[in-house]
Amino acid sequence: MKPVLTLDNVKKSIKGKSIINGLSFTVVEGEVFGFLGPNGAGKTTTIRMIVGLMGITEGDIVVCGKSVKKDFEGAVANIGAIVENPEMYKFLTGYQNLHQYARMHKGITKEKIDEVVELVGLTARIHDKVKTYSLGMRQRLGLAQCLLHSPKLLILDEPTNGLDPAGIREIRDHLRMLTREKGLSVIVSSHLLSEMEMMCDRIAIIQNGSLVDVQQVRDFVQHDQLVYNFETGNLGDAVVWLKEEYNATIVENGFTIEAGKAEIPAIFKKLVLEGIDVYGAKSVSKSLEDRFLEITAEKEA
Ligand SMILES: Nc1ncnc2c1ncn2[C@@H]1O[C@H](COP(=O)(O)OP(=O)(O)OP(=O)(O)O)[C@@H](O)[C@H]1O
Repeated sequence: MKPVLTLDNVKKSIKGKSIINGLSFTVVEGEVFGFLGPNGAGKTTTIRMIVGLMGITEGDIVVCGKSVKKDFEGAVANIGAIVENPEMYKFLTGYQNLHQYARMHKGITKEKIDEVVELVGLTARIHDKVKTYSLGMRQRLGLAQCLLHSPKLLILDEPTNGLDPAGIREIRDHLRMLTREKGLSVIVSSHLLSEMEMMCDRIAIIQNGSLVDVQQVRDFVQHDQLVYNFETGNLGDAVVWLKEEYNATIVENGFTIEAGKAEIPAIFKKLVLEGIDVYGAKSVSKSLEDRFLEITAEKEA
């Protein structure tokens, strides 16, 4: 897989205070890379360094083979970014906005404008005024704008902010299509973990300016220890040993435990021996949110 972005031991200090402490990772062609971290972890600072809004104190960032430090213009030519809410002229049409943007940047043809409008699914409404657009349509227009100069890497900070579930799905589907069909790479930062789980191929977790973990989403959420939910009748005295031996959590219709698969038959047998009705048991894999909270809490401890 071709690397599109590489951070090599990147450090950032502001007024003598270390904010980013040697961050290294690579984003490859065609992947959606999620950037997660608690408030103040350093996500925005890192993104601002990648797009050149902030200087790099130490280390380097390379975009499509071009160093942000040595060849800033070459590097950022490959980036399309929505870092803050995209500013659009509301009294102009979507098309006029894109045309206005194209006039300020060299080499963007009318054909290119039509292509990106089609890509983000705004063809039917592109000649309507932006003030008549829904928030989701405005986000898609923002996406269209940052695709105009054919970037290889998209950087989106909270792209689904303020969108309803349908709008969120719309943006997610578009990002998937751009990566799968156009080979774009996307870095996305969001606090909506269920959203990140559905949207990303890989996730990096940063905390206190350092990389804590980077993995495929499926490896984050699949874990040897699964959470099992047992649906049972009255547990009676079994509550005691379930809590003592398995650290069970008693819920309305039974209990949940965290256990390895091999332990489950023994629990069934014991429940049956104790005369407890068992209606069913199912494993629920941990969500990205569970794993994120575990990982960041371990690190904090
Ligand atoms: N210009 C600045 N001057 C001083 N400190 C700063 C500056 N910019 C950021 N910081 C500090 O750097 C740390 C990282 O901030 P950053 O905004 O990158 O975090 P974040 O992960 O994006 O957080 P959030 O999820 O809250 O947006 C914070 O402690 C913040 O206070």
